Amino acid sequence: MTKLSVNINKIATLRNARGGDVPNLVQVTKDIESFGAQGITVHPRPDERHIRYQDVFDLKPIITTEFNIEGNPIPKFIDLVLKSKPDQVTLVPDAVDAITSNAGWDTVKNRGFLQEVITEFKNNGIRTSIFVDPSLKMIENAVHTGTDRIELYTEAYAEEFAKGNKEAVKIYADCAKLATKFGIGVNAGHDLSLDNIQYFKEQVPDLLEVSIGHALISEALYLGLETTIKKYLKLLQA
Ligand SMILES: CC(=O)[C@@H](O)[C@H](O)COP(=O)(O)O
Ligand SMILES: NCC(=O)COP(=O)(O)O
Repeated sequence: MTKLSVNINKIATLRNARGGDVPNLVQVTKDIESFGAQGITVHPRPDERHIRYQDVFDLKPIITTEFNIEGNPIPKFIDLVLKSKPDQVTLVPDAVDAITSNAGWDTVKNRGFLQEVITEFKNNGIRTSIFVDPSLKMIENAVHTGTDRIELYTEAYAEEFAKGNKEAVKIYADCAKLATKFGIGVNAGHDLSLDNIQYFKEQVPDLLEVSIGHALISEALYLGLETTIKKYLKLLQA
């Protein structure tokens, strides 16, 4: 089974637009779980433009599914994760001023750094995942970091799928097979949507979890949050 982790960054963006507490992030999170989502993802960025560091502490006690925190492991982020102890931390190498995540880790160049950070999180009982481009070389070298999982960066797949190029999924399937062979679990995320998720799920073996935010919240504007989540769950079954 592939778990659906809903990324709630965009709910926080909406809340922050007026500076108040509407929509209430904790209530929306509870509702998302009650609609069947099997996880909640947040990606606090250094400028706190959507998820604030305080949100992480407010959410932690009410999340009953899997809590996944994503981000670049700068000291402030490491501290946040160690204090809040989510189920999973996903390390993403994004620049401070990035509009959104736009690259995976170079697991060759950052091997030592990743090893160090991953060891610390694992020693604290937190499952680790690293965001990687669909590259066999990056997966091969991810093994040396000691990570429990990888998250395949799916923007390129989403872009190609929209143009009708279904072949683009092949490298993701190959990367997933290689990771599984090395005993690394496979997650995926970025720009996944109701249009492209089913084919990805069908083609990529042993997909443990997808985290989806931007498209899911956009689709919910038309379908409603409950219907949207249930549609994803149906497509991710089997
Ligand atoms: C790692 C990843 O692909 C997503 O978490 C993405 O970074 C979402 O972040 P934003 O909501 O800030 O675009
Ligand atoms: N890890 C990917 C994620 O959490 C959501 O990315 P997106 O669906 O907002 O592109």
